[in-house]
Amino acid sequence: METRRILFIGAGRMAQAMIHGLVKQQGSFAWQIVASNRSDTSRLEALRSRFGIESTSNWQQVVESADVVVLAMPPSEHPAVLAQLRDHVKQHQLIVSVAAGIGVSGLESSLPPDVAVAWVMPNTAASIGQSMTLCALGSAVTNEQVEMLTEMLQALGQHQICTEEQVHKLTAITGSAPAFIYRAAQAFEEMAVEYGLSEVNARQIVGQMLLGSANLLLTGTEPQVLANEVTTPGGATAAGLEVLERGNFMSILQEAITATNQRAAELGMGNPPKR
Ligand SMILES: NC(=O)C1=CN([C@@H]2O[C@H](COP(=O)(O)OP(=O)(O)OC[C@H]3O[C@@H](n4cnc5c(N)ncnc54)[C@H](O)[C@@H]3O)[C@@H](O)[C@H]2O)C=CC1
Ligand SMILES: O=C(O)[C@@H]1CCC=N1
Repeated sequence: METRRILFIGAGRMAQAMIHGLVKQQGSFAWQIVASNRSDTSRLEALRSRFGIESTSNWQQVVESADVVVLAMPPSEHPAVLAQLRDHVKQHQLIVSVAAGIGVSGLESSLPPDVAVAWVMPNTAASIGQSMTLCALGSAVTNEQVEMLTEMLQALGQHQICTEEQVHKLTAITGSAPAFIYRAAQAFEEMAVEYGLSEVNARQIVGQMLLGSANLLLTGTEPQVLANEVTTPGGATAAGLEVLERGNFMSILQEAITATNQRAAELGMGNPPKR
């Protein structure tokens, strides 16, 4: 089995989800993972003991041994980290960023011209190998690196190679919209508990309802056809849909997608995160 070494710079939520997916993978590559962050050593210790990976608080000391460097810190930290990475990066290495708004062009313009880069937009379902990940490739990526990246992305779930522009536009839909779905799940669960279910049972019925709906959608049937099939004429669902329509449910979701992408673009241009 071939071994590849991955260095994560940034060891937060997204890095953890990716590491979880990678350590569970049983593909043709074995991943040696090193996690690093700016200062949170207890976080590194937790990742080390949970996943059996290496960690360091000084990535500069280990970067040269990495085949892949994953930038998993906030977009606003990219200029400073890329400026340091410039002095360390080696010809064979692939530099991957998962940061919203950064873009392949943001990576390429901050690194020497022949450096291979990829911009990857996963979601947190990477932790169970079920992310829908988007990926845009830089111009210097070799076939061998594509093969390695493909192995890595397959560990996280499904992926699609896109243009940079598409990743910008779809960030909200695949990266952030899971949070919108979880909010809906929360509302359903709260009602189920109010109707007398235990929290565990509420989770089970809501989770299975979402899973069944997602799987039906993946059969290829249009969402409006699926909605119609649920909506018995003159029946109960129509009353609920009427409330959603009065609240402009679909436009609200579309507004949320636009707002997310606008913010991602601002972050990618170096604006600091709002805390
Ligand atoms: N959370 C998610 O679902 C997704 C996040 N992303 C991207 O992943 C990146 C990280 O997001 P989260 O994990 O949610 O944030 P987070 O706040 O949980 O983690 C950020 C990590 O970066 C580290 N860090 C900050 N500045 C650093 C620096 N200068 N050098 C080294 N490490 C540094 C922090 O110590 C922390 O470990 C962001 O760029 C975000 O756009 C992308 C897709 C989905
Ligand atoms: O909230 C964020 O900025 C990141 C980008 C996509 C999902 N989470």
